[in-house]
Amino acid sequence: MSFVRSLLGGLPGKVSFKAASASFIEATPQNAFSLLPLSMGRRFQSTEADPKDVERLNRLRNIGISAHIDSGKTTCTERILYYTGRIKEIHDVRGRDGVGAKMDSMELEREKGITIQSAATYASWGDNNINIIDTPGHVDFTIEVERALRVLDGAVMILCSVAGVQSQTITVDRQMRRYNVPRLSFINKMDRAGANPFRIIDQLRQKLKLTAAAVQIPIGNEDKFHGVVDLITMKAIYNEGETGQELVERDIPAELMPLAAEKRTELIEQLADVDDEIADIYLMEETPTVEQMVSAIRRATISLKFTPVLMGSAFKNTAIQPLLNAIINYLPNPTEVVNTALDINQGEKKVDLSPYTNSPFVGLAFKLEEGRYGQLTYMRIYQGALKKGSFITNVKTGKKIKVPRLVRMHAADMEDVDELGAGEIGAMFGVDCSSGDTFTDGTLQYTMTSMYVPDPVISLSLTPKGKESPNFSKALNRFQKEDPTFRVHIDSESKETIISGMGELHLQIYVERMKREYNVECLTGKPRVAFRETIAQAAKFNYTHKKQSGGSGQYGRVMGQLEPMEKDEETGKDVSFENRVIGGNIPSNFIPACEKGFNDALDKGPLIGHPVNGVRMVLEDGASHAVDSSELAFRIATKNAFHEAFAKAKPTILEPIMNVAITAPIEFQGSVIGGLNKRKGTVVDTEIQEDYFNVIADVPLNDMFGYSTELRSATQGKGEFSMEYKDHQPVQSNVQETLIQEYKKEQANKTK
Ligand SMILES: Nc1nc2c(ncn2[C@@H]2O[C@H](COP(=O)(O)OP(=O)(O)OP(=O)(O)O)[C@@H](O)[C@H]2O)c(=O)[nH]1
Repeated sequence: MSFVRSLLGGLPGKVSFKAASASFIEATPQNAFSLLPLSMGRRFQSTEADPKDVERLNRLRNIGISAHIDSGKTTCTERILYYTGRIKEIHDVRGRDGVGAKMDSMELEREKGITIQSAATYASWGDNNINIIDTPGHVDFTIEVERALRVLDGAVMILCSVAGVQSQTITVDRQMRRYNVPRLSFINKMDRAGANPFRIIDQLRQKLKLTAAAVQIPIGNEDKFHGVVDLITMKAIYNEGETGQELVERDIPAELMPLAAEKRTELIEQLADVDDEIADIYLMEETPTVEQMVSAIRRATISLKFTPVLMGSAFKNTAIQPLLNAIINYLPNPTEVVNTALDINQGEKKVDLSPYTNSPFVGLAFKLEEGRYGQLTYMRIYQGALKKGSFITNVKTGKKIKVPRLVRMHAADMEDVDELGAGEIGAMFGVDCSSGDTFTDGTLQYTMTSMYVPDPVISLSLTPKGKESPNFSKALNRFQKEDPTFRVHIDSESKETIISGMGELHLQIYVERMKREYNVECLTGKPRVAFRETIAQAAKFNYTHKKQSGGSGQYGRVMGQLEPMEKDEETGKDVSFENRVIGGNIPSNFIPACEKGFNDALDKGPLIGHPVNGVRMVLEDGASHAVDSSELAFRIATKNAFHEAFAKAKPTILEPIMNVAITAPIEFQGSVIGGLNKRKGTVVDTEIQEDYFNVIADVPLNDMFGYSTELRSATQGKGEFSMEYKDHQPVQSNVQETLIQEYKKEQANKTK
């Protein structure tokens, strides 16, 4: 059965093709897809794989949808769910009907109209199954995007037809590269005034250095946007019916023919650059067939050399079904992606995982969530099958557990299943673990390589209002397990609970969740920037801790060097303690105490009490006393030696620098740039688009407080900005002095 015919047979009630579209069935990319050999591009050829399993995997896609905030990810996902029949009605984000989009199931998400947690869902399109993860666009929730990309095989990168490549698009691009995720680009909001897909494609090429080309062109623009021309089949596709459920194919309007021909040639040229078969055809001055083009786009997309660009308007229900076809046609199935694990039994050797169900089970718990019915653990099954009632082993803890209940997620709803095969994404109930844990059937000691976790940039103190409640620490434990970018520690002096994370909104959401989900209202301190302390040069230490106050005394002497240390890219570590003492001048049983002293010193830097990074402490020599030396004496000696050397090693305060992207009407450019200068910003890039301008600048986070209010008043409320963490850099010397003085004053007040 041809793919399209099976697609038509399997379509849910709401979506239908008009009779007039018979020719559509004969000449579409999907049809061409059905002509492709099923094994095309498959990386694993397993003679033992069950043909039924291979067939199922060929028809499975695990995709993520990511983009800059407000580009329309949730709205697109909502339309996908509607057209695939998973939901019966469309509810818009912040919709007037008060229901809210299906994917934004958290009460807070509906209120704020943003996506906080990524939701998993699956949908069927024809004979194909698609697992979709909707991810948040706000930079504060970056970890959610990282997690989704880690476990997905392909992605749709959504861009706004007016704003184009924005700061968060750049972050998402980086993440997709980090995890080698093939992607489609979808230019949404084609109904907006100023929409220009070709300008956005230029930005993809210039700013993201992608080989990108349109596989469609728009029919009409802005409020006259009615459909798209498919440049592969050279047919015009329109959405008709109240909710765009009817897809109608017609000839290309005559006035669009020249543009369609030009853009088709551009597509072939771009493909020829990255695909040998198309290059040969192009050099012979022949025209590739529909099948050749679809195969080439698929090959080039999966091998990360190309991104096909589609366009539409989710809000106006236009051109979403062609996006679904493209997901099937161009994004890889689980057998076309190589996933690796580390085999602990072979000294953490990298091993390729088999993507089939008849291999031993390996799965990754990539997300935890406290649901209505208890803890929910999201799992990507990399090989083998996960069965209800079966036993699986947590490789990290060695704990064997029984899978009590297994579900497939559909936003907040779920469907019970008995088994999930290789390549699937689902969730288990009642399994205690941390996010990022690997599970196997017990016969394998595999662990999946870990996820990139960015450092926190902001912190605040948190105190429960009223009576002490065990829920306070319960909630904090829960949030930390769910989210590795959310950290909690107790200030060793003030004994206050300090939470830190990726931004004010990130922390605010947890404070709010504490109240709503755990019934604990909290007072919060002023948000503080997560400064760090480090050194710029090496310095020696030679410190003796000696106390003689009746009874047994304390004696410990340590000598060595404190030196700057670069971050180790593999381990992410940028602090270390090295013992090079020979000859037993410090007895070896006291060395661990010295290391403890070093760690004590790292917690609270000598300058302003922030953590110390980028230092290596090398212990070279020392002395001990037969009676008076103790672990405590060496611990104190090392901590004090650290302070002594730190003061001589050009101590420096580092602050988080944010990459800030601002868009506003052109008449406000002067005042916006002036404002950035006042906040010690460095402008990196500016761009003018008709009556709007974009500016990208690096600004210290410490100078960004209150910026949204300032921007609003400087642009009569018409300016928008977003920011993401770039790195930590040394503060200016006068700022360093001020921060040190403020800290000293604070400390003096505390002791009064
Ligand atoms: N004009 C127009 N507006 C759209 C379109 N798609 C989405 N929107 C609107 O854009 C806003 C943001 O849409 P969302 O779907 O919430 O975007 P998102 O990317 O999921 O947002 P976050 O999750 O907060 O990052 C909403 O007001 C939508 O109604 C579109 O195609 N055209």
